[in-house]
Amino acid sequence: MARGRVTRLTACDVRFPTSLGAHGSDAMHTDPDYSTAYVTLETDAEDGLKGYGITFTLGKGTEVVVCAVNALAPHVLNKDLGDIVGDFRGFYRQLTSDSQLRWIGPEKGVVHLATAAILNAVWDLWAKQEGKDPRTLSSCIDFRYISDVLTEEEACEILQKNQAGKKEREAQMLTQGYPAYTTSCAWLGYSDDRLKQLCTEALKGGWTRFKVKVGADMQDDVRRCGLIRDMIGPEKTLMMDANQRWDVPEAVEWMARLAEFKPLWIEEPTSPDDILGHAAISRALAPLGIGVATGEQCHNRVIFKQLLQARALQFLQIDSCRLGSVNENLSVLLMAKKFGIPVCPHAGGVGLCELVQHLIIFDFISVSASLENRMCEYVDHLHEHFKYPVLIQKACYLPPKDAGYSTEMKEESVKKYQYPDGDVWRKLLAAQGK
Ligand SMILES: C[C@H](O)[C@@H](O)CC(=O)C(=O)O
Ligand SMILES: [Mg+2]
Repeated sequence: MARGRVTRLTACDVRFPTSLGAHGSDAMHTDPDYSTAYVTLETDAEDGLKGYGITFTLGKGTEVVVCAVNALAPHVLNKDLGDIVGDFRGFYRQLTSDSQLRWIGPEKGVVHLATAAILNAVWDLWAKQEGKDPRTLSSCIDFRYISDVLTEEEACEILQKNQAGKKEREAQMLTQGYPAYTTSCAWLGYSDDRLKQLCTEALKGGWTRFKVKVGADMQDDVRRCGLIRDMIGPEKTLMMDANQRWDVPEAVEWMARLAEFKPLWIEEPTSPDDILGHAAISRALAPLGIGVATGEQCHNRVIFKQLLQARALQFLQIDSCRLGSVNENLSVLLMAKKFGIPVCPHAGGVGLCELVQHLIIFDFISVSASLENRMCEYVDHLHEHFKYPVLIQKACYLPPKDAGYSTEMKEESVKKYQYPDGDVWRKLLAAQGK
């Protein structure tokens, strides 16, 4: 039984100055400061448990998301956790249907990132209190707008069917972990020397799958992709990420030129909203053996539904903080299963690896039951700020063993990196004369 009435919600603006080292840089986000709107939920349950929720943002955007979290807070405050999760679908709908806030969404942008932060905290708290079965899980999904491709009965059927073999898959995860790829070697702002050094270290560490940022300058891309392909050899897997830089024809031409480096996929080749554009790029690149991957900027389950219907992607990238938490991610995992498309989550940023590992390991155990063409992104930044950081072994995620959603940050990190009053920012802002 979920227990306690939510008595307090706090939202902190926590930013890490990653732009100083060009970490996280790509063709569109040249100076990202990895940041989070960090939500804490407290209850009167007197069990010492709190719920922690994050959503991933960049720098200045964080203050806007924190503001949206505070605007949504009245929907959570003074509610019993039991009532929230007892009708989680209803609660999800209430949160996403606030009749004044909905106008600045609906179910997308800042207001949806804020929804994710709050719901991630609810899931963290609930997960610390009790386990879940297939019926409970499907009752958390809002099927509105997707029932034409996935009904509640079908969702339950998929989950029920995969009860068989679940124990073996759990054991497999515990011993081998979930396969990962690294993006940490080849951010766009890194020099060639840095790229080489990081790539050498990653190869030594057993990494076999690499992602490189592309899209700003063709000659640079040819040089950097050649460099990385030479270093990793012909057998290892290479992915490319353009972060929405191109128009549709430009994406096709650019990738035709980079095809010699044998990328498995091109990620976000164009606007994340252009479903038919993605479909056209998919068709054009199929003969070159290059798939299209997207999802880290997909607003919601509706966009994923249409990407799947239009056969616009070959690799689907859920994001634990852009969609409406576990509730909406579950619906996308189940739709992907129905369409036979592998899910390879987005997991850069702050804490995305910590959260999404739960979703993708769950996907293997209970939804897809397959590792074919599947892997989860890993970036080697900022894990030290989490109380339960991810564990990587031989380029695989080992399943988290602590109860909850691995969302809790270390108190001292939140204090130090809180914007603008944390020590780190006070010093940085003073040095910039602000
Ligand atoms: C701005 C972020 O670092 C972005 O480049 C991350 C991304 O696209 C990825 O990890 O994939
Ligand atoms: Mg990306």
